[in-house]
Amino acid sequence: MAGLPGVASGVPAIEVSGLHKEFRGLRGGRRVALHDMNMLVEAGTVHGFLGPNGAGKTTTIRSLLGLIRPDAGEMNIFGHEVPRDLRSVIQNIGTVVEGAQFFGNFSARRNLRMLATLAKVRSTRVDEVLELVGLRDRAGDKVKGFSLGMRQRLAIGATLLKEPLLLILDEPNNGLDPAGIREIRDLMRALGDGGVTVLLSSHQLLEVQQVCDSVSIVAHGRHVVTGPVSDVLATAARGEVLVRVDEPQTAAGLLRDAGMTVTTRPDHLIVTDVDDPARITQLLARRRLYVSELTPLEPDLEDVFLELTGTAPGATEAEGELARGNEGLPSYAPQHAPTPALPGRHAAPDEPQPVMAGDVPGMDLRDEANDLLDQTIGAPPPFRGEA
Ligand SMILES: Nc1ncnc2c1ncn2[C@@H]1O[C@H](COP(=O)(O)OP(=O)(O)OP(=O)(O)O)[C@@H](O)[C@H]1O
Repeated sequence: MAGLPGVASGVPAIEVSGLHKEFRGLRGGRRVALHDMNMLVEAGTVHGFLGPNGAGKTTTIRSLLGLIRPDAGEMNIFGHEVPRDLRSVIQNIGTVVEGAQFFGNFSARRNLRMLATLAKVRSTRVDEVLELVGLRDRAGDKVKGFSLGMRQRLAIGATLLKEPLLLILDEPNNGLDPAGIREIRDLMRALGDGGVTVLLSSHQLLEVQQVCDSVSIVAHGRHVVTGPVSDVLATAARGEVLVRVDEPQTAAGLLRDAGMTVTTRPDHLIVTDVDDPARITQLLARRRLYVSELTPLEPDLEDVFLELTGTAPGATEAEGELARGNEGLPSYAPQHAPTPALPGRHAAPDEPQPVMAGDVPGMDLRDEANDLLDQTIGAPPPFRGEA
């Protein structure tokens, strides 16, 4: 937590509680994007933010960064209430906005040097960052010759210049090929190992399983489950064991007689709710049926994701319809006190209010927050052609 005055150790990097956001449709209807969204990201972890399309990931991230104003809920970043205190923490947040652009005819190093100068970052940081994002060997090459993955790493590098404690990435793998995805994955892990907290919004279950320490799964604008990846996986563990044995039909009968649940497959058996797999071998060996394979089946995040998001209650997809309540939530979903209103929203009229661009119809929602973000690093220069 060094570098963030006033933040005690043990303070979560991100806390979101009871976040609610409705968007107004063109015909006056409403679309509920967030319905009682909750999230907890411990400092120093790589946290996956996983959910199907339209689950509310981007809306949550945009709310955290002050880009849109939620209707209700509380958000804290490193213990600072946002958006009210966003200015106090924005220096410590790095985020890659979609389509970060660079001067194509300048080298990676020159692009970063310009940004470092604008942001008053020490110049030696540029080569440190190039090393961090794995571009040291390509530092002198023109950016226009970079692959999408390299550009994405450079964009992340740009945000690392100011040494953020928290990096928020919304689908950083969009449009990348498998090699690019792997590059970003390795970078995320390296940053996490270096103590940076990373919030990684993603559709890619395998990526989250491989990279993240913990995960929040969301669906229909609601939090479904949060925890260390291993714990979340354990929620789906059903003690399944794959058994390969001669005479599978006879073996299945014996195991069923012993009270086990058995599914027969063409060349093996799946035995469910097995506390001790050794019991299977013992039971079968007594009848001279010898097991050639006994493999406990680990659930993967895809199983959990499909199970949890498939059973989560759905908010409306159609404009004009309001989200339903909490009925039917899986029992492991946290129950929360009634959603508090965002502090400041009902304050006296003369009390200073956080300026939210969303307050002004037709105005670019991002003005205020982008100004804040730009102050921290300087806006990236536009991409200047392929001359
Ligand atoms: N500006 C907006 N106006 C109206 N509806 C919106 C707006 N932004 C988001 N929504 C709606 O809110 C819901 C949540 O969208 P959001 O982009 O947060 O989901 P997401 O989880 O990030 O999805 P994806 O993975 O597809 O990006 C969706 O139904 C979306 O259509």
